[in-house]
Amino acid sequence: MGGEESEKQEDSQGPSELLQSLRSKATELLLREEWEESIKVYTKFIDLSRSQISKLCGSNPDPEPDSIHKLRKSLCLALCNRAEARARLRDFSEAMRDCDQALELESTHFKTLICKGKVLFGLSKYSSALECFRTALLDPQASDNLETVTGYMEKCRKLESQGKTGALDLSDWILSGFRGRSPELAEFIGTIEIKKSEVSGRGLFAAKNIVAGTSVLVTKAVAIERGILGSGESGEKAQLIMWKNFVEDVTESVRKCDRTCRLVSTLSTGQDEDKLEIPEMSLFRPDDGEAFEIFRNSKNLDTEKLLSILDVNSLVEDATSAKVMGKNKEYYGVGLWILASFINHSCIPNARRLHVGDYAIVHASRDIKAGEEITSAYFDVLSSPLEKRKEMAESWGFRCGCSRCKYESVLSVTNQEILELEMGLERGVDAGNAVYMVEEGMKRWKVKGKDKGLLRASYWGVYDEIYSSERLMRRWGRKVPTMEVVVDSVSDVIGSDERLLKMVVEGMKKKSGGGCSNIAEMERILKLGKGVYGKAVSKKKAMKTLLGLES
Ligand SMILES: C[S@@+](CC[C@H](N)C(=O)[O-])C[C@H]1O[C@@H](n2cnc3c(N)ncnc32)[C@H](O)[C@@H]1O
Repeated sequence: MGGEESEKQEDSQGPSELLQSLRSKATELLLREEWEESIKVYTKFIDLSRSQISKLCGSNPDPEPDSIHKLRKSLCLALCNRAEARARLRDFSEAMRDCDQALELESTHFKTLICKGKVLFGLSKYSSALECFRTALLDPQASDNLETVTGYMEKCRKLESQGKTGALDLSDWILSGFRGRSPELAEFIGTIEIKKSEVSGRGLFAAKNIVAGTSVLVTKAVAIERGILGSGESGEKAQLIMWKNFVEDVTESVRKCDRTCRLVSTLSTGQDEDKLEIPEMSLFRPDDGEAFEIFRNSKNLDTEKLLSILDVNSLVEDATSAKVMGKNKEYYGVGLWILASFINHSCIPNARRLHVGDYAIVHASRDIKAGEEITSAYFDVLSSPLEKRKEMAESWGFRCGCSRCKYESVLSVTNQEILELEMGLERGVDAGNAVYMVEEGMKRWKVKGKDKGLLRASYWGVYDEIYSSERLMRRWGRKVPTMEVVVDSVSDVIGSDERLLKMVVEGMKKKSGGGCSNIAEMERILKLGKGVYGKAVSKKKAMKTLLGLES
């Protein structure tokens, strides 16, 4: 039936007939999963029911309690069904409002309690969700749905505990060959704080010592867009379409949810970062009931500001994560993860991200001391000398102010030999010769201790070449430090990296003819692996599988 025709019919009906027909139509639309349309019809039904209730209550001195009771009951169910439809459209704020209004009419309405529990679960508010499911269990209807309700409660308990401790384990999923959906995770905020950063604007800081591999935070994407890019022009086109969809999704989430709007508003637009407010950490805790209230009616974000925020803060899922998720090389994912957006870049980073499902897990890639800023690499900081890193930072719209850049700037302006070395590298000088030049140069330039790791990281490309080549090692092996010494010094400053890990794994395989005999070497590999993948891969067998050491 056309819209006009149905309106005419509605006009000719009496209130109770109209209520009846609206209810059947809304139910039908709900069953057909036509969420938007069903919301519209439920809204008409809800408005009409309310006006009927107030008419009956106001005009009749002796209102017939049964008719009001029936109207209230169907109003409660309609609110609950509209909440369900709104939740399906991820309009959680409105869905919550509907649930609360339904529960005002019937405080133990089973279906509404389940719906509210699921909405709270979707908002990562696990203890409040658990409370709803617990109350729902008291309803007689629960006996028919016991397994479903207890299943939800089980999930809430697991994720509530994970959200408090950050202890999560991807091992079984990895060992199953990434079968099925990615594991459900809870948001987690470790002992960290947002403070003014010496680098730029605000940054994330460790409030306690953090051991390498430990999760610093687990955060759910506001929106994420994924796909396979393909190469050349079609790849670029696909990337543009994904970006457009991603912007639309974020805009929609911001429009629908006051909390999302408020949180996204805290992010930098890249302008006047040093004047930005330092948000309270409690703002980011999903299960903070009080904080939830303060988000109501947050001001909306204008499009221009939102686009700048997305420009500065959107992250791309990296290759390591793509591997963990079993994706191919052309896989591309772009998303916005709010708390992770407070992490500044450093060319000597101490943290890494792993993307699992819609979650970004940030973990320490080396030990972090209390008070130290938590940083990650926005671009490749291994095998990138100073000038290349400057270009990459520029494309991100900033000049890197990290201590490695400062150190190497001073060294290169005062050192003609470094310029000659780089010119030699451009001309394609033999990798063994280049490594020898760097190592001998560091003695003359009085580069000591940890600083050696910085230069070795900058020229990692040539180190990689000789340690991977038997021919070059036969020629240069005795004149240059061992691969283990170089890997340790580099990982000491830039944290664990997949390429360092791969080199040690390959080295061990070569020495032992494919096996893994040496316990000390195995320990070194597992330590690097923990830095790359984090303690989330807790079982050795799972780590070995990721490293290709286990079939
Ligand atoms: C994702 S935000 C990081 C958090 C940001 N500092 C804030 O206050 O919200 C990225 C922006 O931080 C700044 N930034 C990050 N790392 C930097 C670095 N190493 N040097 C200078 N600016 C940096 C740049 O302005 C960059 O556009």
